[in-house]
Amino acid sequence: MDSDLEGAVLRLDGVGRRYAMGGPWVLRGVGFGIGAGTLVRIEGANGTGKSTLLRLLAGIDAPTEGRVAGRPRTAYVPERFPAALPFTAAGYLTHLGRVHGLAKGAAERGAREWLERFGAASHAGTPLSELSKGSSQKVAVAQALLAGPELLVLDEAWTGLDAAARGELDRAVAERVADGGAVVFVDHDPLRLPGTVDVTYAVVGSAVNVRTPDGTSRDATASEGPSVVIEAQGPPGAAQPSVPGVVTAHSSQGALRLTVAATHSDVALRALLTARPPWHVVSVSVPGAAPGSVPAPASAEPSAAHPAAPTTSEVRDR
Ligand SMILES: Nc1ncnc2c1ncn2[C@@H]1O[C@H](COP(=O)(O)OP(=O)(O)OP(=O)(O)O)[C@@H](O)[C@H]1O
Repeated sequence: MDSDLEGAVLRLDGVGRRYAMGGPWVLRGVGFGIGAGTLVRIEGANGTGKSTLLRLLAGIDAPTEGRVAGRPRTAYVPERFPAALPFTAAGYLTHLGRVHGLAKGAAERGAREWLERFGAASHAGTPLSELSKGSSQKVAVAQALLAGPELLVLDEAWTGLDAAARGELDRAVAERVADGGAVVFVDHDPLRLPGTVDVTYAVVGSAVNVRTPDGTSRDATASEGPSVVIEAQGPPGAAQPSVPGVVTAHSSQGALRLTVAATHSDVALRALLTARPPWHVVSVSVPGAAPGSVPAPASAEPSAAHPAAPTTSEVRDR
């Protein structure tokens, strides 16, 4: 096993992803591991990068920077299933079972069993292109489950399933985890799989934070070290820029209060000040320290709050 994995089946290290050179970073500085036998929820507002993160975890996309260590046997249910493939439902599942390394007989048996479990046995001989959306989603889920993956990645996999099939997927996830597999999922229902999730990560800005039980979040990559609080005001209607190293983020009516790891304060300030249009940095402070010593950021090229500043400040930019 890769020594960098530190016991995880897969680990992201300094991972960043953007879709165009010079374009905005969807994810930046992301680092966390996925443990065997754990159920992991990923959450975040629309368009923040949840699917991007899942594709990186599933290995069907590669980071622009950083690395993904480890590649367990992985199966993935995408947000949109490519239903136009030239197979019947059973033919497709058998084919996928073979791709995942099952012998022909085992793949055929698995295909039958999973279609049965999801109440879609009568569609075994139906071409994928003729399946209803719900039946097509059952096939999408079955293809991921049939080879017993070590890492199962589910992007809104419950969407489109009927109640019985949703319950069956809940059971299949519990079986995978009990069997030592890791399952990572995104779902719009905050009550999906209640009480069984081991860890929740929230995509906030371009960072991925650990969501703690009290509902706050802290940077999954940041150490427990010192932090800096940045208050900024956005131009009317501006989207929150991607800011690395965010531990917690609160925004209201264009006002943003970020706690960032002190190690990331320079880069966080730069991200705000060089956003297009730029954000107005209202104050920078070190929690728990006396006012007075954090240097003010310049408006374009910030020297930034000194991460290790022994005292604090409320500093206005100019
Ligand atoms: N293949 C791609 N090419 C270019 N931009 C992309 C691509 N995939 C995603 N994006 C952009 O990356 C950002 C994050 O998208 P992503 O789908 O990962 O977010 P999400 O949190 O899963 O969204 P949703 O909640 O709507 O499913 C969006 O701005 C999106 O437009």
